Amino acid sequence: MYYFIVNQTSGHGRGGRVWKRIAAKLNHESVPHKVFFTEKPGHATSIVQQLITEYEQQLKEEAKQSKQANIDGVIAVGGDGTIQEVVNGLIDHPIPFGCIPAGSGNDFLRGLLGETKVELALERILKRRTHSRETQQQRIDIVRIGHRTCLTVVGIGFDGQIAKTANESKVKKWLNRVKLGRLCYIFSLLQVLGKYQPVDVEITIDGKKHCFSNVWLIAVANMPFYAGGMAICPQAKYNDGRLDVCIVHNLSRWQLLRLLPLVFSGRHVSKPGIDFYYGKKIEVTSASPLVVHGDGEIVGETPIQVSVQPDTLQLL
Ligand SMILES: Nc1ncnc2c1ncn2[C@@H]1O[C@H](COP(=O)(O)OP(=O)(O)OP(=O)(O)O)[C@@H](O)[C@H]1O
Repeated sequence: MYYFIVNQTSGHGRGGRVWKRIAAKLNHESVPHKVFFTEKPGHATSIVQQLITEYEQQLKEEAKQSKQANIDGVIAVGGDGTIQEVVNGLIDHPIPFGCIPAGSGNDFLRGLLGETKVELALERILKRRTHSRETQQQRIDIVRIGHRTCLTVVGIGFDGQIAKTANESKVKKWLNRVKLGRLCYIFSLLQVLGKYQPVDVEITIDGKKHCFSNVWLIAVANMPFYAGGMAICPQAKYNDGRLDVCIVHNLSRWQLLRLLPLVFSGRHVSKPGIDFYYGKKIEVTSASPLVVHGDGEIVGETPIQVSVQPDTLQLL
């Protein structure tokens, strides 16, 4: 049985429309499935936790009757926020995970498959269904921030503040309604760019301390992309057991603004003011608290510890 967790509000309503296409295909191919629709932030995690509790209960009962209960996979239909919530419910359980892109950014799928087409993602899931368990297994690294799990990029400082400003924006809902949600991020970026004060930061990577002055942002990446296709750490790989760290520092506001478009193609990497490091455990402390986002969702503020947990999430 495949369980689909659908956020109909993701991608400014795209989630609902994508699900209709998926449901038609699943019914056409007689794929056994059940669907749950999220009703509020955090709901996807509790749906998955509930599902697992019931499944474990069922396993105990069916073991007595030597039958077999089965979850063939849990599949998120939504954007990176929904994916993160589903994975947070699944983690530490050996249940395969899949996703269908229906958000506005879809950076997880972009990093995994190099593109974000709904049909391609579904085809991958359905193809794997007909393969043996062994060939189905692809495990990827995840990022841990305390008990929380992220998959793509953890952003600290400037971009954390942009995510916070955008999420709190009063016009966001209205812009979403008229399908101009991305404008909200541009407004937020310009708003934060005008006010943000870079700070001094201490970063400890696998026990080695590095000090930087006038830091705009630190990105800790398991996958290359964030913010809808910005290749902040183009070399990041989800199965190399390490995290890529990009530090942007000692730039004027104007220099930063000129650098931003280059990030989409990863051409920022060789520019002055950009440094890269690699490691398994990254600790960040700063002169004043900095906002931290993971996969675009606010996850806390500095001081913070981010680490990689290799080969953890089993993909469909
Ligand atoms: N029924 C709902 N109503 C409102 N918000 C919801 C609902 N269900 C889930 N959410 C929240 O919607 C938020 C955004 O979802 P998601 O990240 O999947 O879409 P997105 O922001 O459009 O895509 P992306 O992150 O790829 O840009 C998540 O934080 C999630 O908690």
